[in-house]
Amino acid sequence: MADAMQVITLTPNPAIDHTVTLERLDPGAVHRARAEQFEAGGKGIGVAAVLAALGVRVAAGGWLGAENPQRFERSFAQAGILDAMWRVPGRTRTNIKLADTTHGETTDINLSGIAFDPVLQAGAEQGLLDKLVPLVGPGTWVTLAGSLPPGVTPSDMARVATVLRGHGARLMVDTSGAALRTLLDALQPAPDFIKPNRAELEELVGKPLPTVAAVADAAADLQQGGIALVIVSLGGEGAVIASGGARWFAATPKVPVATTVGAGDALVAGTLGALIAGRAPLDAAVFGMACAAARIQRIAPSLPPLAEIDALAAQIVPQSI
Ligand SMILES: O=P(O)(O)OC[C@H]1O[C@](O)(CO)[C@@H](O)[C@@H]1O
Repeated sequence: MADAMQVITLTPNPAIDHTVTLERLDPGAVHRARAEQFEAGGKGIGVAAVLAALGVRVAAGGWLGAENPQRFERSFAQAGILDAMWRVPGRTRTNIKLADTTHGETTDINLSGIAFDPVLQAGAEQGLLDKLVPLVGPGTWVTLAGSLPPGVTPSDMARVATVLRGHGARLMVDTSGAALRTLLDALQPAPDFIKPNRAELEELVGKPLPTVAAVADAAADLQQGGIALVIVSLGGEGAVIASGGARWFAATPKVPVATTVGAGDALVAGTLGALIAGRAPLDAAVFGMACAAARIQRIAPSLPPLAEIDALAAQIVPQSI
């Protein structure tokens, strides 16, 4: 029998990230690229890469196109991530990332992914579960993150998550729009941890959240509703953390930005890594923020030595709000 994992990341819709670095992005103009880079991506895969760098035993699950899996297979092997992706007919999408070095901003163009018909969907769900169930042990964290490919519904993913929880898994959800609402309605009990950004939280609660206080109120409501840990990422501003009936705002340290792609994934991964190491939720979230600040300084999904992450964490001082 396979060893149980500490974390299984579920990526229903992985992507090869093609990052093109530009001096500045000027819509409508002809650009000369400074550099380009291809990385195995998709939210859960970004989470798995950072967890592996932290020494966590992690498997990447989800659906991978059988026509072009090589980049993923190489990167899983190099990072020490267990490949638990079920192969499906077709090509995994390539997402375009335009990194503007003048403004430290990245423009993302994400494609829709492999289309699943009902027949493929039924086989792919069972195939994936057959790979994942043996990897779940008591307390294994399962992350469900990113978009869904065409033909896969939030209810399908709720079913997969429910089976894994039935085997003792804890659940982290990082998705958006209708999928997030449907998943939260379908999952009983509520997930253990969610990480919306401000826009995703606004869509979920159906109103604008213009201030940090409004974000904190909405996060606290979700937490009272049964989600043990809610972290709302506010981009370069920082994050709001709600846990155990309290809530905090923490500002992000200012660092040079190579790409903002994967910042949220590093926040999730760092938080989970610290929770698994036995740290309290607030402390874990601060470590996650430090991982995100480290991650955005490089295009590849890697981390600097732990001392550098700890130095970033020391600059993050949460304020109770
Ligand atoms: O599944 P979505 O929402 O299209 O996002 C996928 C993108 O998000 C990332 O995982 C970064 O969070 C990229 O690697 C990927 O291109």
